[in-house]
Amino acid sequence: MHLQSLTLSSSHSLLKSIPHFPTSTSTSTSTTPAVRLRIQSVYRYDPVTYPNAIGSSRADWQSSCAILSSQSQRLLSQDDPSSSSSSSSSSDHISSVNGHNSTIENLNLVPIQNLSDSTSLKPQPKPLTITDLAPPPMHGSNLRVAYQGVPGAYSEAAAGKAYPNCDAIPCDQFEVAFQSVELWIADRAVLPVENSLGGSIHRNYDLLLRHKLHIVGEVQLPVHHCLLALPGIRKEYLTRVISHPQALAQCEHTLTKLGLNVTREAVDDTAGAAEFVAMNDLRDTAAIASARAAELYGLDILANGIQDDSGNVTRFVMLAREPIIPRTDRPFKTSIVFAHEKGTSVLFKVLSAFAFRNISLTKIESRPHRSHPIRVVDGADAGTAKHFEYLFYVDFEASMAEPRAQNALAEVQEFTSFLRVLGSYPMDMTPWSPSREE
Ligand SMILES: O=C(O)C(=O)C[C@]1(C(=O)O)C=C[C@@H](O)C=C1
Repeated sequence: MHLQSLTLSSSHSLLKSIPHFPTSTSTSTSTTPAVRLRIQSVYRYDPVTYPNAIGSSRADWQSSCAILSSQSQRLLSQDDPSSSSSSSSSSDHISSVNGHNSTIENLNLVPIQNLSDSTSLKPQPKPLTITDLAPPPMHGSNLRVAYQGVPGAYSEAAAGKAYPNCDAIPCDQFEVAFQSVELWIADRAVLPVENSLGGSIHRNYDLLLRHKLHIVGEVQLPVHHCLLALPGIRKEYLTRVISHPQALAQCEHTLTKLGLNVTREAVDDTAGAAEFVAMNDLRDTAAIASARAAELYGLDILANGIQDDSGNVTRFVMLAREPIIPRTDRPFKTSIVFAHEKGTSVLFKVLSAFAFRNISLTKIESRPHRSHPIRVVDGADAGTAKHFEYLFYVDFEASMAEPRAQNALAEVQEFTSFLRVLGSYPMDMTPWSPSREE
């Protein structure tokens, strides 16, 4: 993987190479080894000023999925014992797919094989291929992949695992990584969503909904933490350990077991913590980061493998402006988000749509429904009860090219006030290697 250190001048030439893309001197200068993209350096997407940004000319796959689901509902209902007549009510109109209102008539469908014998009689439009939807970068160089953090961060390693030989672009915040893809500064973003010890990275779940990028893949990265300090510093000198909050959480018990009398402080990323210790010559502070960060910033490794579980793994998702076309020739996962209507056992009914079709759920996450956080429920004599409203994020093991997944979503649609497919993408099937160091 090549490292790209974005300096003020290089980021400017990058911006200038994008047609109609304004350049600005608002990017802050820095003497750090790599200048990260900062929020000020990124412009908001404006469809009038940048008509070619965010591939508006391509069929929205999200819409197609929903339409496929409704089409297959009609054509394949015999294949699916659980499809009932009640579910046909949703088949002609999908209320919200990726933020668009859609009907069957107004969308070009991605053809699906074996849907109906009648379709094979007429000349059919040439099917889109993965290459159509995930074109190579137009700038003719390596794929540019945005990640949050500085060189040496685990996210940079994840970007390299997902896209070997990419140009990794450090960003100072998750939000900047999203925007850099939307604004064509980067071709992809690779962002952490959950860790086997620390749990979900909620910020990225919220951002997935706020932005219109598509999940096009996942990578799972074994995370092997080290305790880093300036050369010559011993554990007894330490009064403080700094790192990313997830890294601190993943090493909580081991830090206690090491008998360190230290305060723990959260910073933006693990490698940034190592860089901070080195740049400020901090003799009382250690950082939790990777062995590669120790090498990059000239620190010693005081303790190796300090994560509380040797099989510590972080799952990252790859994001792109365009979705990939789902396939059935290898294991796929699909990620959705929905809000449910009021009623009884709604969540149970939604989840049953998957259970009835033998579709395994691999993850369910709830987040506050920011636009309607509370629902007031009237109790006759006892005042009012306040229920919290949630958005539910679900990952399931099936491809949107499979009729069972399409039918499950058509059914889910009946019980939900909002439904969006975040992506249908190949599962990371890398053999389990907990001892591998990152
Ligand atoms: O700080 C880093 O190095 C990151 O890449 C971020 C991050 C995270 O957000 O979870 C990624 C992997 C590890 O779980 C710890 C931190």
